[in-house]
Amino acid sequence: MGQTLAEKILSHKVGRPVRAGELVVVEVDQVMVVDSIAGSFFKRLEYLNATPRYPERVSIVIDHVAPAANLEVAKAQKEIREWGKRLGIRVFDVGRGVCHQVLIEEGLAQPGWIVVGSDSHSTTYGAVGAFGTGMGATDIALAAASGRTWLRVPESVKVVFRGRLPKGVTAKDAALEMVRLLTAEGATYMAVEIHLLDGAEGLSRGERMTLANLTVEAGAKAGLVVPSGEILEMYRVPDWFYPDPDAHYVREVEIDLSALTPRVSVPFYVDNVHEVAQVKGKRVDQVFIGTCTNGRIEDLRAAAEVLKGRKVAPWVRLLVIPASSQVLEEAARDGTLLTLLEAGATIGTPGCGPCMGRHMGVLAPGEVCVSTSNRNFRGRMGAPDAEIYLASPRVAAASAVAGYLTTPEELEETHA
Ligand SMILES: CC(C)[C@H](C(=O)O)[C@@H](O)C(=O)O
Ligand code: SF4
Repeated sequence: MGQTLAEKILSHKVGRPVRAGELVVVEVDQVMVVDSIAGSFFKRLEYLNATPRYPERVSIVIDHVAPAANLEVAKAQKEIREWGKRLGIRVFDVGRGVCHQVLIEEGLAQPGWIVVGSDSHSTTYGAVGAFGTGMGATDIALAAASGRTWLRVPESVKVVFRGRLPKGVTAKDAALEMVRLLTAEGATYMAVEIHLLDGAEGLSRGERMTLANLTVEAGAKAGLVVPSGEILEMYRVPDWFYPDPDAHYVREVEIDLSALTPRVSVPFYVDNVHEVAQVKGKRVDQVFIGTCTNGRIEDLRAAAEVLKGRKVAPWVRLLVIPASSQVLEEAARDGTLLTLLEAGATIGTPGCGPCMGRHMGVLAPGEVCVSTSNRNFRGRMGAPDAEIYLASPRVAAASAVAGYLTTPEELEETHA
């Protein structure tokens, strides 16, 4: 029987054919640590009396609460800088952006690499064919100290996206539909192997990141997008790097992109996904466009396209937080930023922003937020009863203008 992409990558690393279910020890190509976990990471290294074996393979990103929101965080970040210098570790400081976006931009995830991150959305690296996975501080510290980690070779679920997205429908809608079909636990500890066929191979790197990012919301260990399209131009993809046609999958799911409509994930469960049409009219207090899911330049442009010549509803706060300094620069250069500002948006420092409710847009009791992020469980952005509706940047922008949940198409109709 042939091998899945996860089995191929791990076999290549181990130097012999491996199968789902086996425990393997592999060399790690990149260890990523985020600000919120860095303190525990350093404590574990101290406890082990160890330093990173390959400091150049370790990156720390100050992104979750950046700039520091209080004294405690400020002290922790000061320590990160000191430790970074002492150990010779790369530190991406305040303003550089969300860890996953930064690592991809910096070329610190490559096809066939093992990237372990202290952050659950490390599956995002699968967009470029890296086996990216999230781990706790102890495993991350051991990976840094030894240069290796252990993994159970995951079983795989195959998700095939076919066709082209209709106008106004985005990769986020496709990703939400995928989570609905897989369910929040449907791919626990599995690799979600994503195939883009019959036109879907035209999806950009950023769009693939959105897909790989959301796989963890179905419980995935890794989300691997089989390289095609622009990835083949941007990266060196080895020829062994494809799953075999007779590989074994636990489950196979097909999504016809050409038949997709705008989606929204309704609180408090990520897989509670509906057509926007089914929940439209929900009054909105805050709209947040950003995060590792949808804070890229194409996302900001999509929002600006909807917002051009319009104003945000008087009762809505529109927060736009570019996923990285590169994204912010590009948005400044091409005029996207001005369009957003003219519509009434507030622009925040590149990073996670209010995504996990630590700062920069925490929700008060009873408030409703449309967010382009990936999680909407109770209390995620603040008050336990505040509601988060997950949607695409287009739907988020349209909802900011209307002041209630809607699509750009609906907005056109009501204004016509
Ligand atoms: C802080 C970090 C560990 C966390 C994660 O693991 O995902 C955060 O990024 C999140 O999205 O909830
Ligand atoms: S943007 Fe949100 S989901 Fe992504 S790493 Fe930051 S807190 Fe986690």
